[in-house]
Amino acid sequence: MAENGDFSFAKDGNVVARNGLPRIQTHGSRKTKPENGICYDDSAPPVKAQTIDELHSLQKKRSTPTTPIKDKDGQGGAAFAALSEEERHKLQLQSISASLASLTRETGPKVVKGDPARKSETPRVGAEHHHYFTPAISVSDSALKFTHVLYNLSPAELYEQAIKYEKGSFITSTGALATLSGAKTGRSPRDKRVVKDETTTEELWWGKGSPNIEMDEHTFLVNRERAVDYLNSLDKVFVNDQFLNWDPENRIKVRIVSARAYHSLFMHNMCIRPTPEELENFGTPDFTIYNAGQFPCNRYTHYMTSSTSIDLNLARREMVILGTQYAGEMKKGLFSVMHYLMPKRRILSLHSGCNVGKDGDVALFFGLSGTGKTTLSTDHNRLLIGDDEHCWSDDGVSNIEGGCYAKCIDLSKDKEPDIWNAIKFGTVLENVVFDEHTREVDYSDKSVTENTRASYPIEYIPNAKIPCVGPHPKNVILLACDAFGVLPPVSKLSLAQTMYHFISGYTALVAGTEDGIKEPQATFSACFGAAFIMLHPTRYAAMLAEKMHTYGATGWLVNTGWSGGRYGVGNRIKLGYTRKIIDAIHSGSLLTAGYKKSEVFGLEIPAEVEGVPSEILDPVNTWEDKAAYKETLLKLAGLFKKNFEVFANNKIGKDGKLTEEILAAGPNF
Ligand SMILES: Nc1ncnc2c1ncn2[C@@H]1O[C@H](COP(=O)(O)OP(=O)(O)O)[C@@H](O)[C@H]1O
Ligand SMILES: C=C(OP(=O)(O)O)C(=O)O
Ligand SMILES: [Ca+2]
Ligand SMILES: [Mn+2]
Repeated sequence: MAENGDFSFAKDGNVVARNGLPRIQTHGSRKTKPENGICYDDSAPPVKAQTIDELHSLQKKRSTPTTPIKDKDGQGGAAFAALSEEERHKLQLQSISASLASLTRETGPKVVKGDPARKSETPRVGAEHHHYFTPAISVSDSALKFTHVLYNLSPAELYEQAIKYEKGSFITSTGALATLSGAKTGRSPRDKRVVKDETTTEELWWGKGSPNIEMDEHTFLVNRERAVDYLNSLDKVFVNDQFLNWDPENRIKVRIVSARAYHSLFMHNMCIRPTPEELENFGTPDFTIYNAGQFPCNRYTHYMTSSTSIDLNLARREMVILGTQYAGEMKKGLFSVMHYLMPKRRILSLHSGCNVGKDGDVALFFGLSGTGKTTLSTDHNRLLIGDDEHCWSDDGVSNIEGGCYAKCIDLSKDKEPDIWNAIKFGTVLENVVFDEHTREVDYSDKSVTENTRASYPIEYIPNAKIPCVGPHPKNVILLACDAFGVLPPVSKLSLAQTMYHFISGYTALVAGTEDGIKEPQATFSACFGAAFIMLHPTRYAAMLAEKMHTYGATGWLVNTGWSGGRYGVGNRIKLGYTRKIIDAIHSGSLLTAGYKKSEVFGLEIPAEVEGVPSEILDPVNTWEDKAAYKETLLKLAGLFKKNFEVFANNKIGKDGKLTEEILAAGPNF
């Protein structure tokens, strides 16, 4: 029997496995026998729960009670202070219900706080102690259901929501939340619309070259209704109430209503996070985004040319997103709003990174996407103020955001350690590829897109300057990734040259990265951010010129692109060299270097930069084929000239002299 059976019997009658191990003893044979003969595992004190449900209820404690809002003198400090907690919650829900209100039905939806999956939180009619807001009359089916609001959830809660409900959400080996943004993996500037009304007709930049493609108020409302109805049809929506701009005098309150935990976590990271006290007193937002990105716009709707639409209504202070889930659309949409609101207050909004040295020397890094704003402003030797969006007021600079959004294609720990280390719990990792088992990210993998991104709160960078403000800039660095390989790695600019290059906003990237040599694509984007500016470029340029002049800032042009030939022949300038160049700008040593003027562009090229081989400083030295160099140089100069034609008739600033100087500061050939 022992031959083919699994068990055999030992002499004492206990069953033993075939390998001879004794069966696990369930009666206390070694320890003292309990009197009643019942077995118990007494190695640790017993749990203080009688049932599983009770045990689970012990796991979570209520969040710290909302701070009693009182001034030092015990008086109510803010408008809401006199209200009870109960009343504040009711007002908060009322405000969210108003945000989500249809404009064609009489009332907003019934909103309730909490996850619908947690049954105990679903209010029954007549329930007493739940915080929810019910409109007076139910006139439609949509008014009969509750819209659950997940309000300013924490990153941990958003992780759980994403992983449970959103396909393509995973935790990577370093704790980041990997997500997919769907069909769109970058912005859709051609689908951006701005409501043209009496005011904006006058104020905004329209027509050729402008990013503002018109739509009328009525069409905006059609899309708004579409987004709001979509959001209200869902079981739950995410609402973020946050701030923009670290300058306390010019802070903007924003509300983002979205359908995905990924979007909520992204904005949690990118906007400024309110303290619990600030949230209690949030009140009515200054601007609201309705992100219904999974739902397309209707192409029969007037002005729609695709199923994607990003609609900005400045009068209503609202933005609607349909047909794209790319999260960058929200942050850059709000940036456009700041490009409208801030200049009205004589504050210059800047598409730039910003950091500050130990001596308080601030540098701005302007540049189009992929030219190095995030990489170069994140500098271990300096404090990071921000990587992408700033304001320059009479008081100095302030970051608009509370987080960074780094490109992570080919990210390396050696070259960009601070960004590498910021990719941890709380960070959103968009469209990256990872090992299905170890969850280690392969940053070189472009299978989903080349535009892989990491979004993290700014305090994930160890030397972040918080609050993210600083004094007036000393250096204004214009970054151009020149895939033609003819711009010098660094040149010092006069004020007029700075304005010329600022208005031009040049970069050249390579269109397709696949097979063989492709022609570099020159891009000119006014103010290094034409997709986001709302007023005519010369308005921003005039403000920049005035500020640089007043505070004595120096302009620099830094080529983070090719050297030794164009794309396909030469190579991208080593990041290590660019960092040395930037170091020399910060330290002031480049200001006193010897210079020579380059041909055609008339750029001042330094003879030496510490840590950089001198022969690469003048690109002509690095090209084997000198004729090809000259030809390429002239070609690029021609592109600059042609691009600038549209600006030739615009006066910059009050006196005409600067305009003339700027026109003369372009290439001469
Ligand atoms: N010489 C260089 N200077 C700056 N960035 C470089 C250089 N060489 C390669 N890179 C890479 O180029 C990319 C710059 O992107 P990023 O800093 O995110 O641009 P932006 O913030 O302006 O959109 C990074 O992936 C960086 O590693
Ligand atoms: C988020 C963006 O900014 P940048 O590439 O400049 O970092 C973007 O352009 O979509
Ligand atoms: Ca002030
Ligand atoms: Mn960036």
